[in-house]
Amino acid sequence: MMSSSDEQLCRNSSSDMTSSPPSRKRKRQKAQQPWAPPSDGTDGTPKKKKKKDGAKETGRGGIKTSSLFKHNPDIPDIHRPAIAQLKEKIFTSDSFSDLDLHPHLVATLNKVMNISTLTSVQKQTIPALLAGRDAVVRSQTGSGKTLSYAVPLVQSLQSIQPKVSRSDGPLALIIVPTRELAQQTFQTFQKLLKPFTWIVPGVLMGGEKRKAEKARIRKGINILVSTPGRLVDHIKNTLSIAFSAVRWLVLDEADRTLDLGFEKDLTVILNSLNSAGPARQNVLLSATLTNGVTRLADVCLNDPVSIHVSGAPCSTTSAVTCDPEGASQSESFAVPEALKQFVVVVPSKVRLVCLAAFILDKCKFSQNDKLIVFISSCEAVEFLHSLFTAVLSRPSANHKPPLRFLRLHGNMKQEDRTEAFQQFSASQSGVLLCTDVAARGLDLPQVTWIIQYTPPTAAAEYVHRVGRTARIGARGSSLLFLTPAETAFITELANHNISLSEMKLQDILSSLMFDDVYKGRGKYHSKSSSKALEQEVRERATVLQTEFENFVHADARSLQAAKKALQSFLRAYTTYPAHLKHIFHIRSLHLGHAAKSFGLRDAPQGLTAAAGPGASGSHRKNQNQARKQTGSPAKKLTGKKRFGQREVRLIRSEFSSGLESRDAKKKKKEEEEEEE
Ligand SMILES: Nc1ncnc2c1ncn2[C@@H]1O[C@H](COP(=O)(O)OP(=O)(O)OP(=O)(O)O)[C@@H](O)[C@H]1O
Repeated sequence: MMSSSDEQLCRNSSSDMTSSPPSRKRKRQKAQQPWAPPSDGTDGTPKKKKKKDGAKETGRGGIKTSSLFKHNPDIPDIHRPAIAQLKEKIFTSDSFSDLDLHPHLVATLNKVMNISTLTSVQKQTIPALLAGRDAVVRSQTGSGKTLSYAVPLVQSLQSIQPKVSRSDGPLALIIVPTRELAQQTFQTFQKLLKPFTWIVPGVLMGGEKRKAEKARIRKGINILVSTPGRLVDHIKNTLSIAFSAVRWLVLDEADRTLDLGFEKDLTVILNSLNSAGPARQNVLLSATLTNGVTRLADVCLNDPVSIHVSGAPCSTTSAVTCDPEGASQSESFAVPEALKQFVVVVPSKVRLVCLAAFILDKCKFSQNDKLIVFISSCEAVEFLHSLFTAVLSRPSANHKPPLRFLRLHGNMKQEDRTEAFQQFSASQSGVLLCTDVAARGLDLPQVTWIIQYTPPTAAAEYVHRVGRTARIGARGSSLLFLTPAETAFITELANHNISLSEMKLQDILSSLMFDDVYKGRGKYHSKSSSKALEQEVRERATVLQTEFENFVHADARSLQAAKKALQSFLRAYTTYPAHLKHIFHIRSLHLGHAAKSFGLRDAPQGLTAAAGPGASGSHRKNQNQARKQTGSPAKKLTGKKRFGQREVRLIRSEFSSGLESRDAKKKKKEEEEEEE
């Protein structure tokens, strides 16, 4: 559900892309509110601190907003190309009981999972798989793809006579790209198998001791869910998996497993399956299957049915190989109809306060929303988590519980990852800060907003990120942050049939008017002009930015964390693919402005391929590595400077999103060992 202020923002933004009468309306509404000073008689502004910590003051003792709001690039007008968005109908009128399924399986779906009606993808896929066909399945996020393969798979295994036993080993192999998705998929099978206790599901996902996993495999697992890397690990090192009986292979998020450089791992898996198994059914699924995947499809699929729910209707009874028509459709992605997609164009310097104001609005001032914020690197997630927890989680006057921030990224210990995932799943509200480790497949209930604080590296990843909300017909919204230099990404998304409405920066920042903790010079009152309101909002944003900067500069540790986060952000920025470099090029970044968005007062001096002063051991090693590669001494980056060719080369190294493939991680480890 959206709060009334969400709706206000949505209406403001979607109705008109250039003019701003609706936003003036919002301003007027806000201006009419009684912004009473705190009862302690102060103006709520920690003036001494501001002075001490470098927020410049005007001659009259007010806050000078120039540091945050001057010398920013202009925000261009956004023109929304006319787009006919692909639409998929989620539900059909058919029910699971209409299918030829074991009654206990139908009863489990009804009673345990509260599911009775088939979704479109299930209606097309389940009969094809029950008929023994291979399939390539594409349907929008949150449309029920998991059950579209899990139901026929369980139906098929429970019917085997004599009954399946543990000693048969794996009969079905499900490959998914992340540990959390492996865990979630495993849990779905646990539920479906309740009436069929003789079929044993299991999960391999790394983070657990290999020995313990090996023991579980030895005991016997019939439906094995795994990440590719971990499975290859066992194939190569423990020799404990016998694939001789595998009759189902499912690659969920199939395009991702290729993307991540897991192709080699998949080759190892396919080779060991092909050398062993009987005839096998193969299924590839994703919301964004593209032609690239057909390469893999050629290797492992046998005369597959192609099911594209949003595409031209496909017969599920006649063989349709990855056809040219599918190919022409393949670059257009369907997103859920109930998803409202927004973009905000924010100059680099203002990004941090803009994100904070948005979170405060959604989670504190208006309703208790449940937000996921995507960020490009583990270090930046860590940094923002500690910054927001310290600065934004203060108890509020209205006695609401403090704002809760959770984090999820690939550099966390497995126990912490699992705990964060479970906590966020179970919570009604709160904020999850994460890398793309949470972008695919995760079914986190009641998420209301997806924020992409750093833009994705591909339109497909955009689709998966926003797909964490508006699932199975629910409503949800998303907000993409772009800098003025990055607005061409809107056209890139439009090329994939994705259409966004603009949300105005001023509207987001003006939510700071709800809390007088951020009050400015105190001259603003309800009858002030809209210009005065704008000035007040800017002052409040500056107060908040100053609080962030105070936290960052309070001790060496947090300063170091901010620099590390900035460093990793820059590295991540170098990893956009070639065809997007004209939009996201590190040379168009302004280091000083980017630094501000990490609460740094100035651009760190001497920033190189490793972190700034006090870089950790491994970063220093990366720096040395980069220097070796370029054959040049480390070049220092200074505040005003933009990035030249050499800096780009220096700064480019593997960034840590926690999503690197096994090979990349192994290579990194070997490189570090070499240096020791
Ligand atoms: N027929 C159904 N009726 C009601 N709910 C369903 C049905 N099928 C699946 N669901 C629920 O819908 C949610 C989304 O399903 P699922 O995770 O399989 O989507 P998906 O298409 O795989 O999404 P993604 O592309 O993001 O991986 C889950 O909570 C699932 O239990």
